[in-house]
Amino acid sequence: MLRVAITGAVGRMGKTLIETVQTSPQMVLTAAVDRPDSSLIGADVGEVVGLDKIGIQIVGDLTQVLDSFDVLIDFTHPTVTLKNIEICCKAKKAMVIGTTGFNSAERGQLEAACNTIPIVFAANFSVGVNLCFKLVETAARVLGNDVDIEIIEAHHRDKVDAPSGTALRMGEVVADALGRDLAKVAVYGREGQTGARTREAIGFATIRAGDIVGEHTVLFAADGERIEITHKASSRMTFAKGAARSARWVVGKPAGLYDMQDVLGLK
Ligand SMILES: NC(=O)C1=CN([C@@H]2O[C@H](COP(=O)(O)OP(=O)(O)OC[C@H]3O[C@@H](n4cnc5c(N)ncnc54)[C@H](OP(=O)(O)O)[C@@H]3O)[C@@H](O)[C@H]2O)C=CC1
Ligand SMILES: O=C(O)C1=N[C@H](C(=O)O)C[C@H](O)C1
Repeated sequence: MLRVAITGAVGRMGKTLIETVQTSPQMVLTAAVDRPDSSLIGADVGEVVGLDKIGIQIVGDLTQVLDSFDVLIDFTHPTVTLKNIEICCKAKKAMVIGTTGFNSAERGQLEAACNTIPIVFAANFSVGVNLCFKLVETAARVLGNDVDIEIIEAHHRDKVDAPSGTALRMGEVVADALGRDLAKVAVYGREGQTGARTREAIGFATIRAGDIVGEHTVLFAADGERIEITHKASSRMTFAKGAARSARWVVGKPAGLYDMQDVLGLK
């Protein structure tokens, strides 16, 4: 039985991950961590997330439960994830990371940790989105420089980073396929006298509203026709199932940086 710890346990993804792990016959939740000053520290995590009591109390410090798990699933915040990476490196524990919003220095720290432990890191754990990455790559290669490419994403009102990690990954896939440097060609939102767009630009537009789980469109617009590749998530369960699958896959792998494409065998 794979022993799983979850950080951000009472967050939107944490709750969904706990339900997913608890209903998986190959996995058992053995630790649940949330912020140290949470009023829920000490409470039974099953009850807190709306299931029956499961006998696992929420703790505020990952180091207290280090002996209890084989793999940590972390969907929190970049600063929290980086602290957890440090702890997991010392204890040689595998990780699955879904947190988005890392800046380039933070991303460098995450990548450095992969010399010590195996980490599956993906901006999106849905199988459908990972298929879309492939479709987007193919579309970019076929349509090449004859189209304008824009990426539109929509999420719930409480999302704290923009553009979404998935939108940025889609931008990287397009840029790589076309030999462009995303840092040079990305345009994040437009306002005022912007001038005409260049062909090379990869535009990003962000919507934050209501309870939208996550929607992404890559638009390839030519003169006379356009192609739109769209993914719409209607439940966080799709991300949680992918993360649980990644947790089963990563334990026992050599130290390294992996993503959902590795887990799905799409590389
Ligand atoms: N890769 C993927 O497939 C997906 C990625 N995500 C990403 O996952 C991340 C989390 O999203 P979501 O669940 O919606 O966010 P939430 O804010 O709902 O959850 C984050 C949780 O982490 C808790 N937390 C804060 N500080 C600590 C700490 N020091 N130790 C442990 N836990 C802490 C928060 O507590 P508090 O609220 O009190 O601060 C909260 O419970 C985001 O970066 C999001 O973009 C989301 C969905 C899918
Ligand atoms: O914060 C979210 O909710 C999500 N975040 C991820 C992202 O930033 O791409 C994945 C998913 O779209 C939901």
